[in-house]
Amino acid sequence: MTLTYQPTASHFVNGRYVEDTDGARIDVIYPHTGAVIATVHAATPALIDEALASAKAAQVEWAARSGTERGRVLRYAADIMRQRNRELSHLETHDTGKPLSETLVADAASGADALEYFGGLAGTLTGEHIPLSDGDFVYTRREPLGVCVGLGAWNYPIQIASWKAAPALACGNAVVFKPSEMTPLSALKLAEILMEAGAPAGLFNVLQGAGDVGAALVTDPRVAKVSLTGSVPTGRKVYAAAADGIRHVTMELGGKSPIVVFDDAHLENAVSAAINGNFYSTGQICSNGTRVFVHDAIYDAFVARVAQRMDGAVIGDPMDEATTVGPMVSARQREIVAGYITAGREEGARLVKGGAMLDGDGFYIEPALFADVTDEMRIAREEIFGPVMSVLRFHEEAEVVARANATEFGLAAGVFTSDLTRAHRVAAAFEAGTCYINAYNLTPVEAPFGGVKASGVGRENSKAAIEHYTQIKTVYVGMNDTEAAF
Ligand SMILES: NC(=O)c1ccc[n+]([C@@H]2O[C@H](COP(=O)([O-])OP(=O)(O)OC[C@H]3O[C@@H](n4cnc5c(N)ncnc54)[C@H](O)[C@@H]3O)[C@@H](O)[C@H]2O)c1
Repeated sequence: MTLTYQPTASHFVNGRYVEDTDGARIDVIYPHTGAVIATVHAATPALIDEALASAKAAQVEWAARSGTERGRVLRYAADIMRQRNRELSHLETHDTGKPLSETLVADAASGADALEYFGGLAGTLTGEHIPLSDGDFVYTRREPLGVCVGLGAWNYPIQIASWKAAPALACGNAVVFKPSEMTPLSALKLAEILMEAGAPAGLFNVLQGAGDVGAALVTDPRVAKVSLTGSVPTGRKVYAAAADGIRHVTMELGGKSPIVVFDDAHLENAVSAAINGNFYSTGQICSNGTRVFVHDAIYDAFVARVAQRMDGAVIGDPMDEATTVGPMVSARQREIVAGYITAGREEGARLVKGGAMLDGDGFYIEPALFADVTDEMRIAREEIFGPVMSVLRFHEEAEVVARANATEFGLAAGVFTSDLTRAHRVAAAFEAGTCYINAYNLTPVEAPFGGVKASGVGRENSKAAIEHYTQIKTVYVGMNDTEAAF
């Protein structure tokens, strides 16, 4: 593989590509081959300073434009992104290893949805008028926060960058985005696209680097808000660092979500949802339903059907559009997953199918199906972030709801049943930010997305995101003489 995916430079600051090779070298590895396909460098303190300064300046000009004008830029960026979807999908597949059959529909396409949706909302953002006694009144101004820092995970690089940039920019903020050091490439393309669409230089900057660069951004006094997509341990650190400066935060963190399948469920739909919710993106999805609770009466049939359907998985070259399961993002992530598969077997779960590492240079591992999993096993308690489905047995509703909720996480939860009232009762009882009835893992931009408990704070997407990228200013208008006691 030649350096086809080598970007013009490592960073995008103040409207242009910039390089500083003094920063630590980061090799970009194609998970299919293990080959280095690009090299970038971590941002130096001087570049961090330049990015924040340029964002601060651009934000003032940007916020002075009307919402409709801002929205026009975002909607144009959405169009450009859609036009370049194939090229961006190739890049994302090389950066992450995810099959092209997925990246063509779920990555830049979802980013374009966010730009279009928030572009449309931008002109509708308003304050309110509150009448008071004797003609006094209050009006509120919905104002941007200022400079927002985005920190990305490696599983959906351009989607995460877009889900943060679109609402932030629609509301009149500027952004400095740091992608995961594992997947640095596609955020640079978003920056290019936004500039081409008419965003001012400095409005959206991309800096490369690992946690130390992220930490430097989070603690800078020029930063008003931090939005992280990442693991719970990182979330704890970033939340604490942001708290020191009383900064706004959105935390999109990890999960260990349940899918509950009752005996009256449409079995084939539930099996499909469990397959999608465990093996899509080679299992590297935060909201995956990795604890599949299946009612006693259909347990064996469910496990047998999942195993049978797994024979249809096409594992291999992610650039082949027939492929449905690609490699893991890195050798390290595959080791972590293999370690959990060993732990599952040692703790007494039954490995029904898969779980073997595949020979060759790529980071391949077969999707794994475990049955007879019990609640205390590590594979049922910890986020694996890989293609490992655990199927647990249950007998009745109250018991399964309690077990589904017995976790520190609370990102998503799903229920499959044909009993209408039970479906809504269980959804109401789930301790999770996003619940599904007879569906799973769909994240349209129109719907709020985010977690409760350790899975996070705040919401992305939908009108709810506006609350997290604006603040309300109250203006009291006195229409009468001012009285004083003396
Ligand atoms: N809830 C969601 O929307 C969502 C979506 C995707 C992934 N995730 C979660 O992300 C995790 C996988 O991604 P990951 O391994 O890249 O996560 P991670 O927590 O290791 O890293 C996330 C980002 O934080 C940065 N970072 C690390 N330490 C930092 C620090 N001290 N200060 C500032 N920044 C720091 C990293 O460089 C990276 O850009 C999983 O737990 C997954 O569930 C959540």
